[in-house]
Amino acid sequence: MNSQHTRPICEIRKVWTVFGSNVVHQDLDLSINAGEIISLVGGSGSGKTTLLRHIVGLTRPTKGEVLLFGKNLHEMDRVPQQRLMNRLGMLFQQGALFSALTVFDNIAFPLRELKQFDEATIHQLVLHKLSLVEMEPDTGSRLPSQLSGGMIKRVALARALALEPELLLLDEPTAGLDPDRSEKFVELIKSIKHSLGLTVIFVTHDLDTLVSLTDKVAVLADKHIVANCGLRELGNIDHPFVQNFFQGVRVRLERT
Ligand SMILES: Nc1ncnc2c1ncn2[C@@H]1O[C@H](COP(=O)(O)OP(=O)(O)OP(=O)(O)O)[C@@H](O)[C@H]1O
Repeated sequence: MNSQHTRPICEIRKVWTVFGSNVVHQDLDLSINAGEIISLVGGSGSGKTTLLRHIVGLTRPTKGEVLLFGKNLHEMDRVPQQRLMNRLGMLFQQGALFSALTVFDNIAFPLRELKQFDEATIHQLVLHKLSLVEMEPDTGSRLPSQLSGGMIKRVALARALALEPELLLLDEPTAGLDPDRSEKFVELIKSIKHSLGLTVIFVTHDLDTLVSLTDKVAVLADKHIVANCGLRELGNIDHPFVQNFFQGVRVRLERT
């Protein structure tokens, strides 16, 4: 096998995150291979969003390394760092669309920031991303306030995919959606993941989303990763949070 395929796309090594007296991550290690779809779970306040923010370069850990595509994101000059970050897409909780910009301009935003494409090309790329998330081209002229919760998620996903990332990070992708919309959004993520061959890391509290989307689960508890394995293997991990969590997972696995 080609060594590029076996190399982790993201490696977190001995990471500490400390806010004042609050130690959130302590000696945390996590490795994610290309092509995986992995969910990050843990109790409220255990540091999941903070870890995603380290991975996308928004914040820097107090100590330790975050390697993306084999490179230390936090020890690079701004230009190569930005180039590396362009290989990631992030879907934030609530979508985080720019409220004053239309759907079209929201999706075009990262493309325009690159300053590599003319407007005609940007137009084509935005329409392509809209179709990828199964939205009509005329939705492009709407403002975020004119969209339903499910549509906001789709537009935010289209924007996260604008630069054709290799790694997609999703923070609570189905939060705020009713079960029907949530299921449809999960199906959309799955089909995009398969058609684009992405690696996906997502945070969710929703066990239905987790069981439906994931290959692997990484459990954050006691300030570090206590399990990183397939869903069914969670049952073998002797940790109270994992055992408790696995009860909910097992019920859903039995239904599938
Ligand atoms: N910028 C910050 N300054 C100080 N403390 C912070 C900051 N960001 C996060 N924290 C703290 O870090 C801890 C982890 O927060 P984080 O949002 O990463 O948890 P989480 O696992 O995503 O939680 P939830 O599941 O409730 O969204 C919390 O105690 C939070 O208060």
